Amino acid sequence: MNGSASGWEKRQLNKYFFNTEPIPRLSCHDPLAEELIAQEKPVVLTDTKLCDSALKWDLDYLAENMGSEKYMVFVSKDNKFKYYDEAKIRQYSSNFIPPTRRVDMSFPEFVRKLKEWKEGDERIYLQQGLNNTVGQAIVMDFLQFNWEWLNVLQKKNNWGPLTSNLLLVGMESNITPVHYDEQQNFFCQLVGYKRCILFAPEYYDRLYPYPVYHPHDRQSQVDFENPDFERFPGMTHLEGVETVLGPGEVLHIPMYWWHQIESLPNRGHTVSVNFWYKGGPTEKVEHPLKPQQKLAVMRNIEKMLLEALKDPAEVGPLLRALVIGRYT
Ligand SMILES: CCC[C@@H](CC(=O)O)C(=O)C(=O)O
Ligand SMILES: [Zn+2]
Repeated sequence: MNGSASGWEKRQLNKYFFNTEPIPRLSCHDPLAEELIAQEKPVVLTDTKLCDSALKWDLDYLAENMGSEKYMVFVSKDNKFKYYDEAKIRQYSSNFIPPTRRVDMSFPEFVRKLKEWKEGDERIYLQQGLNNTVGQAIVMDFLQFNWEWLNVLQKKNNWGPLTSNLLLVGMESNITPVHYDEQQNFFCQLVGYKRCILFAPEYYDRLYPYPVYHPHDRQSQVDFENPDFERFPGMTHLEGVETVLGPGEVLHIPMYWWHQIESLPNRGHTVSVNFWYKGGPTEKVEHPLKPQQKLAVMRNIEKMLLEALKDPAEVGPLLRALVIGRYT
């Protein structure tokens, strides 16, 4: 039985400077579960059977059935795997040094590296969109996902199309640092345990995302293990929600919700698959705007300013001239 973060695993978890409350854990048949999804609030669904056909996706099964294709593996000198947009490196930040490097390797090669790994070695994290290059057995498992349940939710919440399913195979203690995505996410845990820490979209001013043009767009500049309260004072008011997700459990990460995902230390490697959906159209704009809508507005302002000014170094000074002493 998987304990939630407040349960028996608490002592194993990294101690951070902020408080968290448990994310509700509900049966997918509980009307409150769909209510929370409709309200764009996180919820753990404990009995969806969404990916039951993939609970057997352990390393040997995947190595056997993932075909001979090369898959996207990130390599890190530490345990952090912060996402970066390669296109934005070329465009705006040629002096940007990526924190991880991307290596393509076959699944058996990845498993061998996992098994040979020793303390001090670089860490690896396979993050690959499931596509038609996988073996027949994986396709069969994929087709047996509980699509009927997902399709009902997609329609009820007027979401856009499913854009991708990312297969995530990580080492224990690997961390995906706090960031937000512009998609609705059903995050399904298959093997091992992941600590999922989430913060509401309105905490934008407490998590200091990189500028939109930066390769680390959508990622927070904050490092929870080495918080710089001088530079990021808003962090002192941070309050999150969290859960430890176990095999067969699904976490809904609503679009624009900040999340940090950690493979538990000393609990072995982890396998997850996510379901990213485009957000739905905004039917009727009501005021005051929702935090998610304000976030979208702020992103558009940054993009328009960059379009107008061309030089990213001019965006900050113009915004300061606009705000300081006038809107403060
Ligand atoms: C590249 C995606 C990583 C994933 C978090 C994790 O499992 O490490 C995540 O952030 C998401 O599913 O949105
Ligand atoms: Zn994410």
